[in-house]
Amino acid sequence: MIEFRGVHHSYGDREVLRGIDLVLDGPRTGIIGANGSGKSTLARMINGLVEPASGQVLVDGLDVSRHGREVRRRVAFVFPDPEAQIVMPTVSEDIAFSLRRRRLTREAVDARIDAALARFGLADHRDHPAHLLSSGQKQLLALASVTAVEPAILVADEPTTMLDRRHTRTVMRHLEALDQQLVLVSHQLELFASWERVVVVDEGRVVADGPGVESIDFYRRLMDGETTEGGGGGASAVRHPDGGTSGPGRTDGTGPRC
Ligand SMILES: Nc1ncnc2c1ncn2[C@@H]1O[C@H](COP(=O)(O)OP(=O)(O)OP(=O)(O)O)[C@@H](O)[C@H]1O
Repeated sequence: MIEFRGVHHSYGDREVLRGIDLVLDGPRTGIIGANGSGKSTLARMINGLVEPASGQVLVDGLDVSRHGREVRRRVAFVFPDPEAQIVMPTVSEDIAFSLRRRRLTREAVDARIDAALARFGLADHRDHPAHLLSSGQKQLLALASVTAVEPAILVADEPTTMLDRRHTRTVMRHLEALDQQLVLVSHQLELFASWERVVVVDEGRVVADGPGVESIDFYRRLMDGETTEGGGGGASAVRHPDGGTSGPGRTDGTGPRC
């Protein structure tokens, strides 16, 4: 379970998160919002890549700022730019590198590499130089390396931006089938149409939190200027699937009505 408690964050004097109170406890949560609204900052806090200026982020009850190492063992992160996480010369070595701390036998490592390559359509590229992969293949390798670890929580920030429709479908099918908790940030709204929970972030606040279709509809209206809600107002017409308007941990009861 992931919990944000009164989280604020600024870069210099630019305030980018303005009081986030959120509990992410379902198997999948989508995060959508305008450019610069704070989605990546929020996502990066889940494994301590960014620490809140004030407030707390907890993962399974562990304060991320104080227990970073333990949290990072549970939470894996996929960056929008795969170059940021490909570190080894070949495809299979890169996946093996992500498994280095897992105390697996050589056979188990090989089995996980094979499974990850097959899952993301890279089986033919086992010994391929990683830097010579296409942009989309690099994104697939980043996903293969991270999911091979089988983290308890996977946070993926725009992991499909460079993928064609077929590979996007393959990746989404795999991500949606994971047993682990998934938090996915994306501008590809159609990915979330059937999701039970999608959070809309606007100007550093959660402005909607509910079923995918409703959150997407709210976000579209927000972007089209058909609602004055969001931004400074922090209100939302979207209800959370549990039916609550300010359920425990979902919001602080003073911010968005979810
Ligand atoms: N390391 C940083 N230093 C300074 N400012 C930053 C940094 N990271 C993000 N920002 C600023 O914080 C704001 C929120 O950025 P963030 O990346 O969280 O937004 P986002 O919603 O993920 O945007 P996008 O959809 O464009 O990826 C932006 O104004 C951005 O310029």
